[in-house]
Amino acid sequence: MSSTELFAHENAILCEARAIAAQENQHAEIYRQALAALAEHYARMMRESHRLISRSDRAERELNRLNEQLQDLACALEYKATHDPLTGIYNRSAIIDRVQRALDAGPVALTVIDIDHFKRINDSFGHPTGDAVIRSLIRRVQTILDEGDSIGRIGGEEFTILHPRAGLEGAHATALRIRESLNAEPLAELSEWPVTASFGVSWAARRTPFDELYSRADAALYEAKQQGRNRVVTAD
Ligand SMILES: Nc1nc2c(ncn2[C@@H]2O[C@H](COP(=O)(O)OP(=O)(O)OP(=O)(O)O)[C@@H](O)[C@H]2O)c(=O)[nH]1
Repeated sequence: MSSTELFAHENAILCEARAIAAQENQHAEIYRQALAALAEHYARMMRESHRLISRSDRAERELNRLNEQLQDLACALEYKATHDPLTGIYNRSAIIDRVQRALDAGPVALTVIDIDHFKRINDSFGHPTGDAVIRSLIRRVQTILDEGDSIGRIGGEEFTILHPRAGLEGAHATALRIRESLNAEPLAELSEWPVTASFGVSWAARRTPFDELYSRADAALYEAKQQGRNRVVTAD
């Protein structure tokens, strides 16, 4: 519909007013009536414009609100897709992805942590206490990590730390600090039971596949378990 068609009535009033305005020597009442008709239609159009503007403002506000909700939802979904629900740290695929990306960019040190005799904790105190121990241990580890380090849960009671800025020695030193902290101060959830962990540390040059770096750390972890647990072993 064209604007002339849409405002046919207003157009007619306008044409009529123009025609009267073009006439000379008409009675004042004729001009006054034409002006009054124009003013009335002008006021109606203002009311109508105001109504349309406030309706479109409302629509815009609603659109913004929906947009915010959509963004919050996308963030929440992204968080759930990349984080472990028990501990809040990266889940398996997210930490593997981060390590692989770090390896694409440069050399990487990696630590694998495994809680010692965790089955005994579950068997003695129950699964919920086992869960609380995992959460508590992760909180402790997080206070010790260096800036830039990331931690993820690879599975069960096994965790991986990515040290993108540290060399093998730096990663080894961090693992020792975690081990010492666990030995020095029991976890609050299980103060009567010393919870310890074993550590395998490895390092790889840029572009090494994740599996290679990880299996070296895993072999070192196996060695730490073999040597009696509660220790840090660095891969050759
Ligand atoms: N509470 C709890 N237990 C878990 C979870 N994931 C895995 N486990 C338990 O962790 C235990 C791991 O046991 P094992 O693999 O035998 O290892 P371990 O007893 O820690 O012994 P070592 O690793 O050899 O020192 C199993 O009993 C699993 O059921 C979890 O999310 N919560």
